[in-house]
Amino acid sequence: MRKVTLVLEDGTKFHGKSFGYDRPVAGEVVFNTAMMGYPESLTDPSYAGQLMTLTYPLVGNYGVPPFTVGADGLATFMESDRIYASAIIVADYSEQYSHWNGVETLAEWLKREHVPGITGIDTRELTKVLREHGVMMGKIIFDDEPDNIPEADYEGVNFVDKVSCKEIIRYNEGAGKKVVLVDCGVKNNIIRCLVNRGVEVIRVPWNYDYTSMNFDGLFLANGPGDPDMCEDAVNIVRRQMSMSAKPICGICMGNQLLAKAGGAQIYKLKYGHRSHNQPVRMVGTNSCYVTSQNHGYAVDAKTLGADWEELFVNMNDGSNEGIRHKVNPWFSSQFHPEACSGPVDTEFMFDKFVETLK
Ligand SMILES: NC(=O)CC[C@H](N)C(=O)O
Repeated sequence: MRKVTLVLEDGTKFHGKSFGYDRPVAGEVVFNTAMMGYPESLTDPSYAGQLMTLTYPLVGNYGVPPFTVGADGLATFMESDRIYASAIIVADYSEQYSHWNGVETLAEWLKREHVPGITGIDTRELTKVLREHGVMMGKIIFDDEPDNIPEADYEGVNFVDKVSCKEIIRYNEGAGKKVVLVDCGVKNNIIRCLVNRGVEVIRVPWNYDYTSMNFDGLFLANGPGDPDMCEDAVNIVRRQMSMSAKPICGICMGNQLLAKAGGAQIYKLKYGHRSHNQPVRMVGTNSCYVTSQNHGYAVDAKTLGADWEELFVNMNDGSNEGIRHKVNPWFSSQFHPEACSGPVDTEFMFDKFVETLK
């Protein structure tokens, strides 16, 4: 195992060892406090451009599931067809694994996909630094190699364009109600949750103009990076809203794009929400849900247009967790009702959306 140093933008250094693919890398350093779910998180396209730190200390002990493909054409156990995070940072990598579904070690997978992984890092201390300072750019460099990689950019990069599909993909063709799914970097379980509810899914590139297509509802998916890079998608949503009151639902980046289409502004959170236990409250009720999240930006609820209202708020920091239109069936969540990984308590969001199609 080669020695590595993680160097943060402010000069803070953490020393560890490489267990993944040996390659220096730069990106935005973020932390996730979930206790499991590394196969799902690594393959979540929303982590593109980021070095993912896990605070749970033991990682790798349940191995990696196989890349089998189900009848729906999607990877059965993964959220996309490859790793999108730029690297994984852990405290204590376990080469030994045991799980009914494990077929290889995390190190084998990372090496095959050319993704760096580092261990021996005090990830809880690193997380304290990120919480104090806010997320920072960082680099993983090899101690026996000169630092020859450029700084990376995160803000101002259109990551959605890098990860979105390039042409239309259909699922469950002929099933009945048709849903256009705007692929900003969609997780497989969003598609599964729609397909399992008996609708046809027409997955389109993030900047595709679907307004003249024949469909019953619009779904805006999750995706990486700064939502302000996705003006093209926002303009198309706005045009769709001006043309008809067809149902619209959004998740995470989808919440941000819907809010922007409704006139609201987005800001960057100090260190984001990435975990399985983010508490949210449904506005106007005492119903609270434990949710799975992965985002760095948030909707500034004060800037929502008069036709919109908050649907959910985060009980830790009061930030927006969802919006809805006061008249039309247009609503979205900042959290992930599809989970994968994490609690599935909010899957009712998909039920509500499919009900509104009828
Ligand atoms: N998971 C997502 O869709 C993330 C949305 C956006 N990239 C953010 O970080 O806020």
